[in-house]
Amino acid sequence: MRVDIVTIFPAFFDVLNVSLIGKARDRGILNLNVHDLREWTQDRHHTVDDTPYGGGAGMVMKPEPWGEALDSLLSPDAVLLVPSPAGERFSQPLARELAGEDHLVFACGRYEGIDQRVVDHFAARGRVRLVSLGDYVLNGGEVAAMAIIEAVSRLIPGVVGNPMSLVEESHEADGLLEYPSYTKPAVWRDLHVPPVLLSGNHGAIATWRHEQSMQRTVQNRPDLLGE
Ligand SMILES: Nc1cc(-c2ccc3ccn(Cc4ccccc4)c3c2)n[nH]1
Repeated sequence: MRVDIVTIFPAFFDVLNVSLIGKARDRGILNLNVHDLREWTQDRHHTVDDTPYGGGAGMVMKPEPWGEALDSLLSPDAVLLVPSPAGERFSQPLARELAGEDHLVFACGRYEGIDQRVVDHFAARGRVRLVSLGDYVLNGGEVAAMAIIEAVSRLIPGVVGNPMSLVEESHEADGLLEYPSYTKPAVWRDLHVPPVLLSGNHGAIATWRHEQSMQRTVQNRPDLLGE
């Protein structure tokens, strides 16, 4: 998979050189490229924003630099992802859908967002998805892009060592939250690991884990049960 990220804060994505994503890049599984939007400005001040038509607080990102940048980066089969508070809610199903794509391009806005004509122009020529990370307000699209990249890339074969670890996760197999996990020592600060986990009885362990998942889901995310 090729991933292109356009941002006015390219250094923000330096973290993608470490951990599993860094290794996937080194192994050529992930072709990830970060671009500074200001490369596509024409003025000496590298201007990317201006005042909003219709008035209002803040600044809006100018369409011209975005048009030039996306013209040069988008391929016919690319999906343009635009993090936005007004977007569709990002989810594990959407992560799985995007993991099947060959080319993702992220347009990370700042200020009050990107001139709407940029989305309109490219939506008329290809696939564009406005994506929200959740019902809270960020200062720009970079954090959302990072979360989406991590959620998507870990679903790509070869990125995560043990594919089985992807199956039992929250929001995956049965739509329930993940059960609690424990490791050595068996006793820590007088707290014991649930005995069933030490029993070697795999049927009882599976039952206990499902019950824990159900309890957690009822307690923390009843919406996942349609309640
Ligand atoms: N889930 C989610 C996504 C965002 C997001 C994404 C991209 C941008 C670009 C500029 N801003 C700042 C902004 C705040 C409020 C209203 C308009 C713009 C962004 C916020 N916030 N929350």
